[in-house]
Amino acid sequence: MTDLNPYDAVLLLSFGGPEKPEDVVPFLRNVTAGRGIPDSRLEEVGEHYYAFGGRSPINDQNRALLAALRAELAERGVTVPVAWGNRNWDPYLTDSLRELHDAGARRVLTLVTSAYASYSGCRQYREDIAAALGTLAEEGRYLEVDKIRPYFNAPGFVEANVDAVVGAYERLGVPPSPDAPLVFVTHSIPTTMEVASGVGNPASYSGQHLDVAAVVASRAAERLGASIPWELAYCSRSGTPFTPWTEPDVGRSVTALHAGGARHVVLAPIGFISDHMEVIYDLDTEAREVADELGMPMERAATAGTHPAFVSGLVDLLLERAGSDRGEVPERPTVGVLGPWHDVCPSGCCYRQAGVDSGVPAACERSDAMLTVA
Ligand SMILES: CC1=C(CCC(=O)O)c2cc3nc(cc4[nH]c(cc5[nH]c(cc1n2)c(C)c5CCC(=O)O)c(CCC(=O)O)c4C)C(CCC(=O)O)=C3C
Ligand SMILES: [Fe+2]
Repeated sequence: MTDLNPYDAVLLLSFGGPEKPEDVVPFLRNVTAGRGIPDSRLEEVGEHYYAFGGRSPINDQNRALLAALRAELAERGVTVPVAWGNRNWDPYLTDSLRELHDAGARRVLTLVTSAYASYSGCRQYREDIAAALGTLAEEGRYLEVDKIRPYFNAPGFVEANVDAVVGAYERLGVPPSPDAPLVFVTHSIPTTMEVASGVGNPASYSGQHLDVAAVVASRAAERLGASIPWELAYCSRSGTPFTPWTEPDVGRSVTALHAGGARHVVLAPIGFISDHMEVIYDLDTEAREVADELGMPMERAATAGTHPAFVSGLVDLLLERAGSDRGEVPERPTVGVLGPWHDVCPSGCCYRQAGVDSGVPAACERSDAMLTVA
C-alpha cells in the first residue's frame, strides 16, 4: 500500500510574495534583510510588483499546487494534512508548522518550491526551518522536519519541461534550428554562491541546470524531429555591479543570438517551477522587449506549474523519502548523468560562500539531531 509513514504531515515550503500594493515594501524588506541589496535595486524591483497591481502570482500558484498535491495524495490513499508555508510572506512557515503541530503532527515531510540545490534553493530554506523549529520549541511545541531531495532531475519535472518546450515551438510555428534556438533560463546567483553549491555535491547550481537542459533539449528535439541548438542564460541579477553573478543575462543572450543570425527564439525557464514575478517580469516583459526591438518572434515555454507529471512526480518523491526513512531501499529515478541528490544534506552543503560557515543553524542535515529532540 502507499504509505507516508512515519510522516504524519506534508509541508509545501515556498518563497512567498505580496498580494496587494501595501505588501510590497514589507515583503521586500523580509526578502533582503541583511543581504546588502542596494535601495535603488529594491525600488526597481518594487516597480515590477506595482506594474502588476502590487500582487505577485506566486501565492495563487502555490494554492493551485497545494490543491493538486492534495488531490494526488488522496488518489493514492494518503490522507495526512498538507500545509503551505512561506519564507517571506503570509502564511509564514512558523505559523504553518505551529498549526500542523496543534493538529497532531510530529514528523513533517517538506518539499520546497525550488528544484535545484544552492544556498538560495536549499540551505536558506533549511535555515528557515531550523529557526521556525527553534521558535516552536520555545513554545513547547516539538516537531521534526525532513525535506525531499532536490528534484531538478526527477523524471516528472523533466517531462513537464519537455512538454513545455515542444508546446513553445508549436506556438512559434518554426522548427528548432540555428534560426530558432532555445535559451534555457534560470535565476542568476552570485558566483560565490555558485561555487559553494558544488562543494560536496555532484555538480554546482549551473552544472545541475546544464544536465537537465541537455536532456530536455534532446527529448524535445526527438518529438519535434529536429535537433535544438540551446544555451543557458540567467535572469533577475541583483546585488551591486561590483559583485560577480552568473552570466550571461538572458537579454544579452538573445541579442548575441540575433547577432549570430538567429531570427526567432524560444525561452524555457527551467530554473523556476511556476510563472511567478521573475518569469512574468524578467522574461515576459523585459526579455520580450529585447526580442521585440530586434524584431525577433519569441515564445516563452511554460513552467511546470501543476503539470500532472510534475505533481505526480513530487508525490513519488514524498513516498520515496518515506520509504527510505522506514529503512527500505526505494527506487530513486533520475534523468541525466548526475544521479539522485542526498536526502539528508551533509553539514557543509550549499553554504552561501564556499568554506564559510555562517554559524546559522540549518535543519534537514546530518548534524541537526539536537534541534529535533522531542
Ligand atoms: C536561486 C533563486 C531562486 C530560484 C529558486 C527558488 O525559487 O527559491 C529565487 C526565487 C525567487 N526570488 C524571488 C524574489 C526575490 N529574490 C530576490 C533576491 C535574490 N534571489 C536570489 C536567488 C534566487 N531567488 C538571490 C541570490 C537574491 C539576492 C539576495 C540574496 O542573496 O539572498 C529579491 C530581492 C530583490 C532583488 O534583488 O531582486 C526578490 C524580491 C521570488 C518571488 C517571486 C514572486 O514574488 O513572484 C522567487 C520565487
Ligand atoms: Fe530570488
